[in-house]
Amino acid sequence: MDYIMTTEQLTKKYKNFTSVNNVSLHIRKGSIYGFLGPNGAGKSTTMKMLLGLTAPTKGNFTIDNKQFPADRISILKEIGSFIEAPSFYANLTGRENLDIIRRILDLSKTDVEDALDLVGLTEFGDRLAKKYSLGMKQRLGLAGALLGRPPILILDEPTNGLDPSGIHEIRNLVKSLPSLYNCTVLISSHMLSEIELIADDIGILNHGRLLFEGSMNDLRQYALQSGFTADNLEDVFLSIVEKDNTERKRRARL
Ligand SMILES: Nc1ncnc2c1ncn2[C@@H]1O[C@H](COP(=O)(O)OP(=O)(O)OP(=O)(O)O)[C@@H](O)[C@H]1O
Repeated sequence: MDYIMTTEQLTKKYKNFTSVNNVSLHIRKGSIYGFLGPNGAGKSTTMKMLLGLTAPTKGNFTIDNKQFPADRISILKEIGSFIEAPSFYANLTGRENLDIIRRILDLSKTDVEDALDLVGLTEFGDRLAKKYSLGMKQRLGLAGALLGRPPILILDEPTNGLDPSGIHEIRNLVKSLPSLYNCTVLISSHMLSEIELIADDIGILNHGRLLFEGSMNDLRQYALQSGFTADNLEDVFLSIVEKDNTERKRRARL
């Protein structure tokens, strides 16, 4: 299998609390990988480790045949990211905000126009960021991630706080990206309904542990074998998490 990103027993501990626990991910080149888990599961922490924003306590990862930590800088050059709510200079336009990132990344001016175009913000590029709606701010954040068309995108809950039509819009945009320019997307969410429409593969995280990894079809198969219907995967997700929580409580009592 042609994986562009793999992690091996990636672990993050804060004092005696384990936020990410021996997570081994396998992300296929050109795929959309949905990273799913309830609040506090460890999705952001995992993504921050992949972006070099926090150091793993244990484990390592490989991105495009480059190994962390030795190739840290060249890994970062290949990743566009959207982590938490991106912040912008409110009194600068969308275009000016992107231009600041563009200069830091040493890209060309045309990359700003390309990114605005990819997210459908070209006609609003000269509007001040503070006048953007929430959906437009999220799109501007995505445009920042897309500057220079990086081969890998790491998107942490890019639909957070959006209304249903905003969610639909961002979902369609993300879904179109691998075919638009051949990138790979790792996208997190706490809602399966958001992920199942766009992801090829899925990893389910709970309390820092990876409980399931496979294709959406694997998950449908798993659903049928476990007595669920294949068209109600949200229930399967919740039951996988619930089962793990019950097991954790049982172990804690022993
Ligand atoms: N700097 C930190 N110090 C201590 N604990 C932390 C720190 N950062 C994260 N955690 C804890 O690690 C766990 C995982 O947090 P994380 O933000 O990765 O989860 P998440 O799956 O992204 O959740 P959400 O969907 O709510 O963003 C949480 O219990 C969180 O409180």
